[in-house]
Amino acid sequence: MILTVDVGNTRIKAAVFEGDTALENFVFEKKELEKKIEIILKKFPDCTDLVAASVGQIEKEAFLTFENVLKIHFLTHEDAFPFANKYATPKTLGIDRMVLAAGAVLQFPQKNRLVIDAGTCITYDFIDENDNYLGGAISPGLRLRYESMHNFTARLPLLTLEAPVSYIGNSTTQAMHSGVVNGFVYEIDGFIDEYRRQFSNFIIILTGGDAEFLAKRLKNTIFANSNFLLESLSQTYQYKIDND
Ligand SMILES: Nc1ncnc2c1ncn2[C@@H]1O[C@H](COP(=O)(O)OP(=O)(O)O)[C@@H](O)[C@H]1O
Ligand SMILES: CC(C)(COP(=O)(O)O)[C@@H](O)C(=O)NCCC(=O)O
Ligand SMILES: [K+]
Repeated sequence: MILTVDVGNTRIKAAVFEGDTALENFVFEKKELEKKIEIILKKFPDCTDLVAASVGQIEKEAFLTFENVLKIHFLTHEDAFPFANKYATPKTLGIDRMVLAAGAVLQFPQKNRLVIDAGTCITYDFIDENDNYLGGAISPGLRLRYESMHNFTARLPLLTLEAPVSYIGNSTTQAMHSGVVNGFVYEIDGFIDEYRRQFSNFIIILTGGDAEFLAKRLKNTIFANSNFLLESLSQTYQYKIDND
């Protein structure tokens, strides 16, 4: 049994895996890390390994208190990944994006793949059928759009996500919901259309905290898999063990 931990910029997601099956999922804040892991391990005492990837402000040291009960693996760029990294700055590529790309390659062999992770930021990652990681895009996520409009203006309120009533927002709040949500949806559909012009065939994986909200609003039909990063962590770890 392995415990996978994904430290994002907004929150931490974790899951216990038995083979390929996620037995239970957990979501918590950075400050709760130690306490939550203790609770998870009490509930799943058969966990033997912990595999973590972090793009947030949590480093390997945070997990070392559990070293005497679990084998800890904190993924880094030095690990084995099942693709050729063609990013011009491979060392600055987010470890979460590397794990997503690894999961896409391992779950969908010999296909062009586009991974869209709608988290704090939206990340787009393209891995071609020859397993070359080509790159993609980074843009502000849904909540970040609401927060940055509030933080960088004098008059815009801080709103929480709401589906807009119409494209033509008839009030400040409706205009903001229209701008954030419709802008978000148009951006993603626009990126997908652009990739289609370049690659006739590819599969799309949509994940992240806003994936489900998004999936039903896109012109392109895509199924959301909110668990894709955690699944990919488990598979990347297995790949590392097999290739060590
Ligand atoms: N309880 C929640 N707390 C924070 N964000 C949430 C919550 N539920 C849904 N979200 C949405 O999830 C997005 C963050 O996604 P997530 O995948 O958790 O980010 P990250 O992996 O970067 O930490 C935000 O844009 C927000 O709209
Ligand atoms: C782009 C990100 C901030 C996304 O983080 P997230 O939204 O998953 O919290 C993260 O992948 C990151 O810090 N990347 C480093 C830059 C890069 O990937 O090129
Ligand atoms: K992301």
